[in-house]
Amino acid sequence: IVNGQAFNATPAKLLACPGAVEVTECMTSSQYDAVVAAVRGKLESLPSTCTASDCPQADWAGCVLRMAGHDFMDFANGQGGSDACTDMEDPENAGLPACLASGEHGSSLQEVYQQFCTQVSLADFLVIAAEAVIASTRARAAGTASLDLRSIFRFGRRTASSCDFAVGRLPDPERGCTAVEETFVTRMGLTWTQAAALMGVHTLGRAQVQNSGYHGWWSDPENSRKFNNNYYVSLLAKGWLPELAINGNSAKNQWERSDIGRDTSVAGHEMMLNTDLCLAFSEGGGNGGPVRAHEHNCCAWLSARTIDGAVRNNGNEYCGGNVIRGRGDRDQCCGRQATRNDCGDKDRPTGPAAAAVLDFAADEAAWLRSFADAWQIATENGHSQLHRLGDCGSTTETAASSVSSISSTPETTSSLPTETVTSTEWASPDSSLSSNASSVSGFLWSFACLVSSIFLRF
Ligand code: HEM
Repeated sequence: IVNGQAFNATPAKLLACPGAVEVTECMTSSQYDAVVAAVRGKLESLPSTCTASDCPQADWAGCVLRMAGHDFMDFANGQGGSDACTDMEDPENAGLPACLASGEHGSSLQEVYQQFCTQVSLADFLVIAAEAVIASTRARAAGTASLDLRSIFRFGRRTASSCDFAVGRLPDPERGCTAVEETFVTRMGLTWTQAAALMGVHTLGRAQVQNSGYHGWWSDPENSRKFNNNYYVSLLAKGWLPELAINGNSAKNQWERSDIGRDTSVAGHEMMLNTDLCLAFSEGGGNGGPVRAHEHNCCAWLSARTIDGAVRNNGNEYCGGNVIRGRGDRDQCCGRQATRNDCGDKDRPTGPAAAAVLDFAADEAAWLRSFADAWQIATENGHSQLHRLGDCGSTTETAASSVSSISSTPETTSSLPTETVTSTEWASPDSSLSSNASSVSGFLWSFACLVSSIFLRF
């Protein structure tokens, strides 16, 4: 039970807020920044320790981002998307109530949401919260390429209190690229390149048996709290073998690191799901197609010359050691005892998004550009009336599911608002139930909206 609600209730029920708005009426850049700062404050106040078994900031950031991803992955035929409604009984959502409300490492989004919930819809809030953890963990990554999700953010998502249609829509990792295609390409309208770009979020956080039944980090623990392209670098510059029946459960199969650099005492248990590895690897023959651990007993590895960009971005480490071109490279990547079967051609990966994975591992800026495209489509699918920050009072109509390009203009100032938003419209609806913090932020919010609407008018 969380906030008097069953653990599997929808996010809108788990995150209690008297007077919560269903739709955000107005949001300026500084208001967006206020939400981001509050979420970042929560994340960055957690211990910054990171060991092979414990990394609180990675867990919290991962949970918040997974929440947003699982919210938009239920989009189909104009229904669902980023509406703050998910089927919380789906085992793929296990663990999410922690960072939402009950507390992950003692911290939850609930306290932040309560400061803004009478002005910002939960549907918008969960997207901004995810963008906040991306911004914080990107800053930690110290990469030179920039990612500016604020400049493309649009508010106006409507929170849904029920979504029975979402049942069974989350992709099952066991199904590999069949599930990726179904969810991202067919339902959400992404290209394979954009699907692969979105999957790079798995650099953050990890899988835990008590949640999903899977186990391990996609990157080493230190990288798992940095929003960088290490997911692609790991996928290509390390070797992978099937790991069947995780924790004795034959329905849960994944890939585990197999090369000579594997050291669980330092890097924890490094793994990939079928839905990750299949992007780059497929195996020919009778059982062909993108790889699945329980069907393809093969080693996923590539020759050093095929992945020189990934190796360069891996501190010149290839399968845990020096670059070997020629004999011995397979043993270095797969181990001597491994099956002699390779997951496809070591010089020519043929997974459905292989070219994108190679590109993203070599060029972080290319990944971030595709990621921003994919993120905007994913978070806007299903919403037809969205507004740029500061565009309060005018409506920007979009065919949300067919957004294909992104404007880099931070705020729309060319279209004047058709109505003025007054401060009374922004008063906290029930001050006896709201916290002091929420009243203060409500007042500041109202003031900012008033100033913004006056500014836009003149
Ligand atoms: C085919 C699509 C996907 C599949 C099959 C998948 C599957 C999974 C699984 C099994 C876990 C482990 C959860 C746990 O044990 O706690 C996980 C974690 C995670 N997923 Fe995905 N995922 C997919 C797409 C996405 C997307 C689109 C996002 C966000 C944009 C996302 C974000 C995350 C994050 C950040 C974690 C780490 C969670 C944590 O540390 O608590 N995933 N995913």
